Amino acid sequence: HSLRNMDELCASIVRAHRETSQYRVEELQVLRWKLFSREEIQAYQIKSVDEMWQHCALRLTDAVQYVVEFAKHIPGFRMLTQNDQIALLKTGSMEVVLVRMSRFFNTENNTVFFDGKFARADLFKSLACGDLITAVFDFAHDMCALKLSEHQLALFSALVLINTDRPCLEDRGKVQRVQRTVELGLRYILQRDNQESLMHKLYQKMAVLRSLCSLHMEKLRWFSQRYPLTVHSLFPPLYKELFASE
Ligand SMILES: CCS(=O)(=O)c1ccc(CC(=O)Nc2ccc(-c3ccc(CC(C)C)c(C#N)c3)c(C(F)(F)F)c2)cc1
Repeated sequence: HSLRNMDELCASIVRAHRETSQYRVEELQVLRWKLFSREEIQAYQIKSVDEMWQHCALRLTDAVQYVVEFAKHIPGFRMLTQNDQIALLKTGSMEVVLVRMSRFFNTENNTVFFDGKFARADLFKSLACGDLITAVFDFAHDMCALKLSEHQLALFSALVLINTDRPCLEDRGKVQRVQRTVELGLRYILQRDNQESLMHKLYQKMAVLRSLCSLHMEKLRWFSQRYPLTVHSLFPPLYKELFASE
């Protein structure tokens, strides 16, 4: 890969990241202190388990749709087989949502952007998934501590998505070539920023993401056993397609 190609690759992934982010960081900077009132928090907390799950599934699906668009703009992603594209999105889209979510985390009051304002973890009490929410908030907090630039975050998001150790890939070789290119792009950006030491930290974050997403799937299996009709008839089709069908 000549340097020029590297620049072009990174530029196209950063552009894709920018164009498929529902909110830009600067937009949310002004919202940082827009917190839910006590009454609004109580309104969430008195929701039933299935109501709150349905609400969050809708919010997550909105965010996932932007990640699907992002994936389509990653050079090489569209050359993969349809099934491989779906397989990567099934496991990677939630991970990229959580990476992006970390940009909208306020470490001063431990709040994350949700439903238009910034929410603390206790807002999600009625989900009965305290351990998952705590893990999501801890992840967002730890990602903030890395202070990634938007460029670094864009390349990291692409690498999270193009991940060959996903099960049941048809053409692993092809996915490996795309993954290696994206990995070179991330290393190139980190070298340019003189922050190569971030690479191993980002690999550690990928391991945390994987455990977070398997916890999400485990909770979803528990929930869909208890509320099969809610999942079947009230959850967004994309959420079911990506997270509920084995
Ligand atoms: C990704 C595109 S973007 O423009 O960067 C963007 C676009 C929109 C947003 C706002 C946003 O949707 N935040 C939000 C959504 C859902 C959830 C959430 C809710 C519940 C659960 C538990 C599970 C049982 C369903 C999980 C999990 N796992 C995640 C959260 C937060 F994690 F905080 F709880 C925040 C943020 C960035």
